Amino acid sequence: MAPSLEAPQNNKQLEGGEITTEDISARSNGHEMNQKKYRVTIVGSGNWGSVAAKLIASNTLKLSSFHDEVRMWVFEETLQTGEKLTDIINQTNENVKYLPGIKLGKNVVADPDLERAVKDANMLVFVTPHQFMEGICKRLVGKIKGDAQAISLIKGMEVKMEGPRMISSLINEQLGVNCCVLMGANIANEIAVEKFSEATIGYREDEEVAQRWVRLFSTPYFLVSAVQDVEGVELCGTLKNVVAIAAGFVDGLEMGNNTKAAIMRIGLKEMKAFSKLMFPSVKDSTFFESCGVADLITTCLGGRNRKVAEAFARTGGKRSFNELEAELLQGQKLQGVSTAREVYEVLNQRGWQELFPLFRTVHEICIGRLPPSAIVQHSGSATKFSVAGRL
Ligand SMILES: NC(=O)c1ccc[n+]([C@@H]2O[C@H](COP(=O)([O-])OP(=O)(O)OC[C@H]3O[C@@H](n4cnc5c(N)ncnc54)[C@H](O)[C@@H]3O)[C@@H](O)[C@H]2O)c1
Ligand SMILES: O=P(O)(O)OC[C@H](O)CO
Repeated sequence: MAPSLEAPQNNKQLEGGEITTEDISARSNGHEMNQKKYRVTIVGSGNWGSVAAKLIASNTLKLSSFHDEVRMWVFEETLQTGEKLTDIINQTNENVKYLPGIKLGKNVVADPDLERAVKDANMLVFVTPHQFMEGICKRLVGKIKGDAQAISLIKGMEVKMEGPRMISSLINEQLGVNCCVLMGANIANEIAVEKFSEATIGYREDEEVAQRWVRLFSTPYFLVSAVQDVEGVELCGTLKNVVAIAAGFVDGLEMGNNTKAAIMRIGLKEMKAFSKLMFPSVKDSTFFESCGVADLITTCLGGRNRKVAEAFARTGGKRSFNELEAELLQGQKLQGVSTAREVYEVLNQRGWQELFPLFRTVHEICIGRLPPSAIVQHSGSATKFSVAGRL
């Protein structure tokens, strides 16, 4: 049973320099203590989910419009010691499996019961590997509060016969909640030790809600800005994982920095072209935010997708991604291989195969149809014919 945290006497600051409409109305009515307070639940507790918990928990303690307690749903696991992961997190304040050595904040409460974890929350943060979200949403239908707002930190999409659907749309359509996204150059382990980075929130219409999310996540070492382009931000975060796989192949083949830079450039062009074909409303400027070029760079230099793809290329494709993922990531999950397959399905469905040689080739290498070296031969046609560049 997950413990419950009583909020201590509230002497938190009203939100300092960034006064919200909610604060102004509370102050002018002379009852600051009666302003609406938001309750946050994080759905997910992997590497990034745990860092998100740390960021948020440090802010809910400080900001008057949030309850102190941050509930974190944990996909329950039994550790090698025989103990439950949830119990250990609550005893030690540390996610010993996915973020060892980092204190999350005493106001983080791990909860293995999904329905109980979300039932009182009006700010829901979704941060699981994307392949689990359909099942999670099914379990949550009718279980969340009517006034809930959501944000997705999940880099991925799903593809069905009817076509592709972004994870924020899945959440929005299945649960009937407005869903923003947060993406950026955010390797979780670096943010966990408070190294400076930036992130981008994408929102649809309600800027006030977006600014509430900005306040919930921002710290002096984690600078967050908001742009009105949900699809652009989410597609940047999603598609960069495919380019990261390509960058890993280049590293595994020891092709050097120029080749890797070329792959990143071609990848960025395909990301932009694909995003705009899917959603013509996507803004060019989004690709210059943290979620765009910055995330592409960090993921191609230091991400998990790159790391496992490098190992795959070094074995000449003889060991599977599943095997390498299990060996190298200890329970953490890759998004790039499944996203490459999902993008490939979209290319097939829409007849776009010729337009995206890099995306297409990444998938064909992942499934063993082509050798890792094909990444340069095939993606090179993007330079030769400048296909994605014409879009
Ligand atoms: N780790 C990063 O640096 C980072 C940074 C930015 C964004 N992201 C994105 O955040 C999302 C979550 O990644 P992460 O790094 O927090 O997770 P992770 O890869 O570290 O961990 C995997 C998680 O999946 C859970 N899980 C395993 N089986 C499950 C099941 N059947 N149902 C539900 N959950 C299950 C595990 O308990 C664990 O919490 C991904 O979309 C990822 O791309 C990750
Ligand atoms: O480790 P990766 O490859 O999943 O990338 C992590 C983050 O998405 C980088 O922003």
